[in-house]
Amino acid sequence: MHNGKVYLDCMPRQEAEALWQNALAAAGYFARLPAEEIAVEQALGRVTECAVYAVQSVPHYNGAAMDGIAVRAEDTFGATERQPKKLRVLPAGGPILPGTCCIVDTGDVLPPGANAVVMVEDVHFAEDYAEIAAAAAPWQHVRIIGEDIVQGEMIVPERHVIGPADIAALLAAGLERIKVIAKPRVAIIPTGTEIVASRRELAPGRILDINSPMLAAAVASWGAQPVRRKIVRDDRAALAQAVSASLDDCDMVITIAGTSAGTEDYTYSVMSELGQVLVHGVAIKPGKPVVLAVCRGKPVIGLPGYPVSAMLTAELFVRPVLLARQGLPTTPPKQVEAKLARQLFSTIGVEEYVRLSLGNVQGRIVAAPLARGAGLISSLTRARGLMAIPAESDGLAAGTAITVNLCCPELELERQILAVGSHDLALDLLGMHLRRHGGHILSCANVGSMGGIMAIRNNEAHLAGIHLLDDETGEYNLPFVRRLLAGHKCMVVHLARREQGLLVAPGNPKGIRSLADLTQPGIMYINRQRGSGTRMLLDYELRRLGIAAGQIQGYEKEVATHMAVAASIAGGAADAGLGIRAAAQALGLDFIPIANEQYDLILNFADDDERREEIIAVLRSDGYRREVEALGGYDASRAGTVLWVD
Ligand SMILES: Nc1nc2c(c(=O)[nH]1)N[C@H]1C(S)=C(S)[C@@H](COP(=O)(O)OP(=O)(O)OC[C@H]3O[C@@H](n4cnc5c(N)ncnc54)[C@H](O)[C@@H]3O)O[C@H]1N2
Ligand code: MOO
Repeated sequence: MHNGKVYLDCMPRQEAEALWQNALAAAGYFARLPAEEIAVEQALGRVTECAVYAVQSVPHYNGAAMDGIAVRAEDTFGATERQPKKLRVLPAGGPILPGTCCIVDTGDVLPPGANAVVMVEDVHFAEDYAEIAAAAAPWQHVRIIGEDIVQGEMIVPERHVIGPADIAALLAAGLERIKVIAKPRVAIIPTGTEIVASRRELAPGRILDINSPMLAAAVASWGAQPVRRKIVRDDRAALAQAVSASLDDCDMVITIAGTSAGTEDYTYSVMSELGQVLVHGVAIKPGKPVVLAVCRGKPVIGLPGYPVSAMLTAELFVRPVLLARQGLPTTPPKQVEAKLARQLFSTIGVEEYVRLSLGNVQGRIVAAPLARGAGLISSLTRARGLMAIPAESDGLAAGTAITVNLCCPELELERQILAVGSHDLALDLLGMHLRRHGGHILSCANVGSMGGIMAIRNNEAHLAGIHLLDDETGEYNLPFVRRLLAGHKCMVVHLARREQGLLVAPGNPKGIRSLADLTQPGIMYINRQRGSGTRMLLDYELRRLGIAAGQIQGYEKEVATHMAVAASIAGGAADAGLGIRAAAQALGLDFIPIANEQYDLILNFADDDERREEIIAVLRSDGYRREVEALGGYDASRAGTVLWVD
């Protein structure tokens, strides 16, 4: 049976946000913020409830700021190299009478009567006298009471986030405990009969609860206290009970999944029973079915179940409310202007969020869109930037100037290296070495060898891995580079020779021995995408053997990487696919060698860019070559040889 609410109204994001926040403000949610008193030493990252004032001055006594002697400045007036002043040295502690001094160390209390310190380097000691050859100014080298902080002075203002130095200043100013805003307690309720809490319970159709830990970490990073609840199965009463109990002891309730229009999606109806639903459905993608409600004066939000949707809607709606609840402003993310590397389509009427790789290529910041599925958690971890395609747009052409929100404010664009082209496991190793040595971060987009050459030509990548066999000459790569990149300043360096072959299930149950066997009935092939070097190799070999594509079952089924081919075979979706030996080795598959091909890198950097030298140095290092060969099926002995420069 259906639960009634079959379609969602889609409200513009700003309107939804305003509606929810205004309702919360009207309920007094952002006023009367609860506070608590905590030890100053535990206060890192906490927000002050009110301004904090010094209860004692710093320093709280007059003290020596240097090692030397404490003197009466007036006793030293007129001292010169020729006519030094002689002062009798008294035991430590003084009091200093006219014509006397005593030895002090940095930090010692200045003895009574003294009003200056002369550094030990400027004193000549003789018997029980100290001789000084220059006059001391009154209060020189003395730390005077209150010189740093005066009693009653403000140390930190209200609504201030306590940092490490604040802790020192507060302690110095005599405070041991301070009042801070209580961390908002945020209940996180995962829902769904298919959701399990641990890997041990995983089975087909079961999904590991990765959203709760992600959201708990996110709300903690926004200053709140996450309170994780048990998984609630798809049961209306159980969900109502869990939300109601959380409203008793938390300041905000987040439910995960069950937001859309499915038969077991109860979020909307439970929230309307417990309070008022202000929004169900926002014109954003992903994240459309988000539910925004106010129940018993507290925010309750139903996040869509797909991880990317859940994280985006949490950032858009949860974060500003939690910051406001702590009296903190929402600082906008840092932005950069960039050139969009690839065309992007979008639906009119929906604001679409796209995650991006970023890098500075030949003086211009390039943004390469990552894959867009709402379930692709890897698109969150790979993203360096986020952009929103406005609701009124149906897409953006490649090359469009766009504004990108940086995913992390410390992102150093000059450290990013964008790799586009054919995927190879050796690139992941290259990334690891670059990170270890120069702190450079390699981001890879797998678009095949031809896609890589085009990206270099358009200055949209720093590096492209290619393995393209020229039909006419039988030569790898350079014929294509000469033809397509003539006049473009770039360099081609060799990476490795590697074995390509057929990946088949362990033990080769179908008895496949060669490409010709792919035409046998009952054999399902899995192909690589057009434009990839592996696909070109297959087509070249098929032509040579006189086999037509139509004779191979599964020829039209394409995936984008060697590992995806291997995974399809390991999972039983296909019987054979062309790929590198390393991919077979990684997933324990059998391998039937077909060809030995040349894998090279095109490097697209200005001549003085240190990143290019860094890459070549890694390629030439014994450590890197050894690790590549350990992947299986590689000869990396000539890695780093320069093959072509334009
Ligand atoms: N007829 C319609 N179908 C759907 C609509 C719609 O408007 N009409 N919206 C689609 C959109 S958009 C999204 S987003 C999803 C939202 O789905 P729900 O919030 O109802 O979530 P579920 O369907 O239960 O789950 C979606 C997906 O996420 C997985 N999941 C759920 N919880 C977790 C968790 N804690 N950790 C990891 N993964 C989780 C769940 O297993 C599903 O695979 O609905 C579309 N359908
Ligand atoms: O809007 Mo859903 O969030 O597409 O994935």
